[in-house]
Amino acid sequence: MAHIVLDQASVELAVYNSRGRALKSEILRRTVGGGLQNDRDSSIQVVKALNEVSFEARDGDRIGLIGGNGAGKTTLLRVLSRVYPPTAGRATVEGRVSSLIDLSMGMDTDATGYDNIEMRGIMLGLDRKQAQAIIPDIEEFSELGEFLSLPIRTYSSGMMLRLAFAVSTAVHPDILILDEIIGVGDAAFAAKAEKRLHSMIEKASIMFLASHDNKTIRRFCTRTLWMKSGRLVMDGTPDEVLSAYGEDISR
Ligand SMILES: Nc1ncnc2c1ncn2[C@@H]1O[C@H](COP(=O)(O)OP(=O)(O)OP(=O)(O)O)[C@@H](O)[C@H]1O
Repeated sequence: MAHIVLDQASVELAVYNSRGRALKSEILRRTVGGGLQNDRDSSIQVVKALNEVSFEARDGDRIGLIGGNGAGKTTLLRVLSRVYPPTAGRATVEGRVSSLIDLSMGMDTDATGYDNIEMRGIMLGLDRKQAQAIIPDIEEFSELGEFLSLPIRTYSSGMMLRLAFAVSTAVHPDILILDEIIGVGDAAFAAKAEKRLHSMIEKASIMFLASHDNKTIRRFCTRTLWMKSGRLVMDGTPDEVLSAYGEDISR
């Protein structure tokens, strides 16, 4: 049903034009986790946010991603979400992907809540009819009532998040991509959101979850990948990988 193969996949991201910026360049070199390097003509500074990463994921895999700030976790999730194509190597992602990393991506602030449900639904891989069919579920879950008929620029940030979360979780994917398990909205809504997320995790064939919290990784994952400076340094069970990572950061 779902299958992922990364073969020596790399992603290089341009940071800025570096000519005459020696101090900034040195500061960046020291602070970014990804390997910072110059391209061939030395005019553009690039970060190798992902560096020759290879692995395979199959049905049933619940994969945790760990690593320090700037290690490449979000970049890897964006490759799996088909937001970034690899700049070298290959990434094959088979199955419908739903990513909760860029929740409001593709939403138009001048359009109404209803129009945004349809647009975002289509972005998540539905056709127009299927996108319209998820509306009753979103009306009920988001509790936004009459606001759904108004442009979303009139929403508070909490209301916006409710809508974005409701739409992104209305479609059951084969591959589910998460960056931390975040609380959404006030306490009552957060409890409802957590329940909906857990059911989504159970139903997905493959799940990826980037987290800095060991407890979360142990609770939801059966396998863990440790990223460092854009490279995959270890792939194993949560216990063995978290223990090696713990030793590495305490050194
Ligand atoms: N849009 C971008 N443009 C340029 N460089 C970027 C961009 N996004 C990320 N990077 C760089 O790529 C590297 C990997 O970043 P990434 O966000 O994937 O790390 P991360 O492991 O998710 O970190 P964190 O735990 O802090 O979220 C970093 O060096 C970062 O500075």
